[in-house]
Amino acid sequence: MIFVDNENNYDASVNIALETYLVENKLVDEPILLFYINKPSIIIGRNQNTIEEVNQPYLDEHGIQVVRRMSGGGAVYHDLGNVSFCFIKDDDGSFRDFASFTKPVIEALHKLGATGAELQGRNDLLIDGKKFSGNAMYAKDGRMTAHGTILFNSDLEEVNNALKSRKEKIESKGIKSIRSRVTNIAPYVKDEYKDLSIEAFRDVLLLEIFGVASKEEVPRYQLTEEDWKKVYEIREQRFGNWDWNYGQSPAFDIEKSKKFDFGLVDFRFNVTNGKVSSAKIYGDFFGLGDIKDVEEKLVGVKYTKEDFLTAFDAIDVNKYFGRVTKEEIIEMLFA
Ligand SMILES: Nc1ncnc2c1ncn2[C@@H]1O[C@H](COP(=O)(O)OC(=O)CCCC[C@@H]2CCSS2)[C@@H](O)[C@H]1O
Repeated sequence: MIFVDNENNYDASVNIALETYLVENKLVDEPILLFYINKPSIIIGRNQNTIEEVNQPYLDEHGIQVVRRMSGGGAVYHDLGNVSFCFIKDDDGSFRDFASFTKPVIEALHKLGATGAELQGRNDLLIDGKKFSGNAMYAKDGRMTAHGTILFNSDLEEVNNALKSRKEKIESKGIKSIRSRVTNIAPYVKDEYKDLSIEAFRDVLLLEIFGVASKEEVPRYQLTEEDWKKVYEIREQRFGNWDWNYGQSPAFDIEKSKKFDFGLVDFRFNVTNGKVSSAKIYGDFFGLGDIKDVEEKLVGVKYTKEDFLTAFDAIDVNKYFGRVTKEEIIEMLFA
């Protein structure tokens, strides 16, 4: 494994652009470990409808930025008390479960004294029954990133202030969101680590994961000026862009949504002369494929159970929706 230093960038759109650049360009043969710490921001899931997830007036008032990431799953809050880790590597199929990639992080946290830290639920790391880390994955063209957050000493009030509350969501949509109880990990680590700055905590994690005693011993790839130029291009085109982060939410004729154990799935269709003229799929489910492929495949399909069954036969449901099945999708659309 090799470490890539993000050189003290605290802007979420830069950091997510850097992560994406490292996924899309294989700079080194070994797996990469990247950390980042972001100024107050909401990092929204790849397929989520931003306006339904965030408390926009609050974000405006407090200068909290929204950045849409490449991976599926739900919306999380980042601030200078939260550190994110990313394992970026070739996607050989072996690393696609939450248990494999969170293991080194859990082991490191155990060594630091947070012995109760464990993987639970679909993608959460919990301690004392409370969530301190959310995890997700993204794969494209044989490369992948498996990443997660760690709430070290974040302002937990802000998590609820910045994200739309469950109550609001139920009122507006009849959908339950996963609003887990969250905690910081700082109170659980040994005394010597409790009051570390977030950067020092990140460095301790780095040493633990690499199993070395000093930062100098950590093998690293130094980003070049050319690399950074490309990172800023990606940021310009995608992650610093309103269209990407919020996108349009046009009116749809039909909306069908359901909350499964493995996430919310929300279909929107425009239907013209009985056929789907446009489709949009939102949600916080975990699939590794680009949901756009599915949206495109549904255009032109007659809005009937039979025709949808046929259309879905040609779709690798697991690739796009994770553990939600074809039968469950047809059931929610046509029950
Ligand atoms: N920073 C942070 N860490 C852990 N849990 C959080 C955080 N912010 C919010 N939450 C809680 O998780 C749920 C959403 O859980 P849910 O399971 O829906 O989504 C996730 O966990 C996604 C994790 C994405 C990780 C990426 C890694 C690098 S960039 S972001 C939210 O409603 C809060 O209750």
